Amino acid sequence: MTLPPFPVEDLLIHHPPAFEEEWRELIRKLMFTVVFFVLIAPNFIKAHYAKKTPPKRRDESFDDSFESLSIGNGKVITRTIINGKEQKVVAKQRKAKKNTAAKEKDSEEEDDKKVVEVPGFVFILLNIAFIFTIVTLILKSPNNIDTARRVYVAPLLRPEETASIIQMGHEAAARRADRAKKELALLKLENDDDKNGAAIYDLEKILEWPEGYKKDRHEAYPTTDLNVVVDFSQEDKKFLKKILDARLSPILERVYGVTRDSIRANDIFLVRYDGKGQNKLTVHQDSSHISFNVLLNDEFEGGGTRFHNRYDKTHMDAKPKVGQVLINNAVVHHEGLPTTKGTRYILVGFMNVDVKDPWTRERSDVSVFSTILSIPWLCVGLKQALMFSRISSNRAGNTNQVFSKNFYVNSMLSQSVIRFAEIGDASAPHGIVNLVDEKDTEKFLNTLEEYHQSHPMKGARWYSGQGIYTNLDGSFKSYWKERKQNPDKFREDL
Ligand SMILES: O=C(O)CCC(=O)C(=O)O
Ligand SMILES: [Fe+2]
Repeated sequence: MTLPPFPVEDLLIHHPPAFEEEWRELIRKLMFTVVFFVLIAPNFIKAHYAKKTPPKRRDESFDDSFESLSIGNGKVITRTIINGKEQKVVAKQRKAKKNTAAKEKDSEEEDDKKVVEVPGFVFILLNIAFIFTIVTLILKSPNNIDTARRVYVAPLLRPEETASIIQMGHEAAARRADRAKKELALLKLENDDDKNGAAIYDLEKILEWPEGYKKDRHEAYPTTDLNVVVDFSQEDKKFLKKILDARLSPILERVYGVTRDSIRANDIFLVRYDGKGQNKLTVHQDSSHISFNVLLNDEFEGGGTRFHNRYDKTHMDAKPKVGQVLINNAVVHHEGLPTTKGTRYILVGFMNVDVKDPWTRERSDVSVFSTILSIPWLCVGLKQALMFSRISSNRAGNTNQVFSKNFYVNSMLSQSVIRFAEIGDASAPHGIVNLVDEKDTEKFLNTLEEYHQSHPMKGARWYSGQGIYTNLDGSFKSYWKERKQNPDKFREDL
């Protein structure tokens, strides 16, 4: 895998690992570990025990022995005792000599074999040490240390851009409210509550304060929000995409060591917290690999994002400046702290790293260390497997069954998700890391933009991959009816 150059490396005050070199180093260490534990250590142990074990004394009464007696005419009579029974063989002298030599050799080799007696527990310990070393090397690799539990802070938007995005949200909410009012009026005219009751309930929900915003997305942890793909205008999405391509793609590449063409947003949404409405989000982890969260304004009190460690129960709060983005591995437990006064706006994105492109099914260049050997991403994979397992269990006879309906398989998967998350929390240092000095914000953004203009590159998939589940074979299923109703909204080429 080759990552493109990061044009603002010299503006970083914290340098994430140089992944390609780190991975080569890790492969070298893993190879040395295998050679050491499979070839070197067992031979040392044998040599050690060979010295310690005294040569075995032969049992005189029940042992194989032989003696030769020359009887002239170039012939020899050989008397052999095998397990106490005497056998006599008459043979030509030369042959007999050969027989004698061969038997002496056999008997020496047998002695050698018998001499090295290594107690069984030594090899058990060796195997445990082998597995422990491999696991420790992987756990302490950059994907499980630097990128797993750290929250990175970087500049992303200029103040006027943050204000524009809030305005785009207001306009999108007003469009939704208008539509909802019209549809509601038509449904009410029909005067058929049995048929239209559910639809009327949904439309009235849209018209509740704050008007036009969604209040019931993200089932378990609903936020008051708008989805960029379906609710923003194509023009606004074009504006946003340019920023994300030029600025966020390279930051994500640099921090997570994955190329931008493997990154796919499965949701990008504008969230609002109001002192007198939905003002917080309780502790959760996101359903993706990587999350970003940009603060769009500061006319509020309270707020901020709290990140938790499940293992030692500590936490830390991120209070970014307007326009700064927080990026973190989605598996880190976090919450939106209560906004006590005013309105707090943030733009949030959930992103996946696809090992296979869901459309072409081609393998992306993602290193195995950033996928199954990275605990946070392994957790996401296990969660996905669990979800498939449950989907399969729900629909009897489902031909797409990926995992088992079996209760034990489901329990094992859900336990693994929890335990791996705890191992991740226990093994990696947590922290909030500022990537760029505030005074260099303009320079950082300008340089990224200039580089993007002079080296145009396809960005990540910001819109086309939203609202889908990828299957283990790389194919995908959609879970948003909007995808089918408005395929145009999911286009990347705006
Ligand atoms: O309010 C915040 O800063 C957290 C938002 C969040 O975690 C989410 O929307 O998933
Ligand atoms: Fe979240």
